[in-house]
Amino acid sequence: MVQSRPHHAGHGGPGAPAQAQSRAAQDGSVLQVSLPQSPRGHVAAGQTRGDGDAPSYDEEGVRRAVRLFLEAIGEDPDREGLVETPDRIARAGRELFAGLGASPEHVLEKHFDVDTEELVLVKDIELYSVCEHHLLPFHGVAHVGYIPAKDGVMGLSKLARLVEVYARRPQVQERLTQQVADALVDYAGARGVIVVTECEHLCMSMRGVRKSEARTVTSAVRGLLRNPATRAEAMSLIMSR
Ligand SMILES: Nc1nc2c(ncn2[C@@H]2O[C@H](COP(=O)(O)OP(=O)(O)OP(=O)(O)O)[C@@H](O)[C@H]2O)c(=O)[nH]1
Ligand SMILES: [Zn+2]
Repeated sequence: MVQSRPHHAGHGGPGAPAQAQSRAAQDGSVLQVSLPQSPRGHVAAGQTRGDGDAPSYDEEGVRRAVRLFLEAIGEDPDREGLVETPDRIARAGRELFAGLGASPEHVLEKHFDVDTEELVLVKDIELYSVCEHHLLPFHGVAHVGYIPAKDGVMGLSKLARLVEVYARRPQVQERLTQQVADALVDYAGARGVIVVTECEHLCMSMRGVRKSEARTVTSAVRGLLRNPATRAEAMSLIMSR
């Protein structure tokens, strides 16, 4: 049976409907493992969110800014190849930053009536984001595991959609990882969460220090997954290929 979940934490109200487009969770692999029974755990979120309360996207403002930018780098924004570029970037930006107007609460509100205390892990969720320092892409994968709330499990695609909500905005990788973990606790009542992201940052490869092989790994662990044995088991599943 499909149900709508009452909100577990009220960060920022219901927010706007999710606009972020996402790949389905079938992009990743799904694993289930047995875990030791342990008392219900909850770790409060420490992150700011502001989900769903972003100002509306100003396409005309982006167009004007891109034109100015092109002029500032010494280009002619009216030459044939560039004349449509401000408009293209304005349209692309709506997609790339759709997470600013999306609500994680909305993504996670539906659940299925299955009582399980086992880890559900979706691996290798493709991830594209933009670093807030240089507005250059960083990309890689997210592995998202959680121990469901007593009132049910989520559709697997919702884990990938949740990653999209937080990836499609100016970000730092650490915050992205933490926000996904916190949302699963706050809005889905997950009893435990582990999120690991592995990304390459183009600001480190195509400019600056120019290290194209460097990959950054960040993790966030909440609730029952903080138990060392459980965490180690989840990590070994995440790292296994
Ligand atoms: N912690 C963290 N740092 C990031 C992320 N994305 C980019 N950065 C870093 O942000 C830092 C910004 O450093 P600054 O010294 O302010 O800027 P910069 O002079 O352009 O730095 P360089 O990249 O070293 O040339 C750089 O070290 C980037 O590698 C991220 O997701 N997390
Ligand atoms: Zn950067």
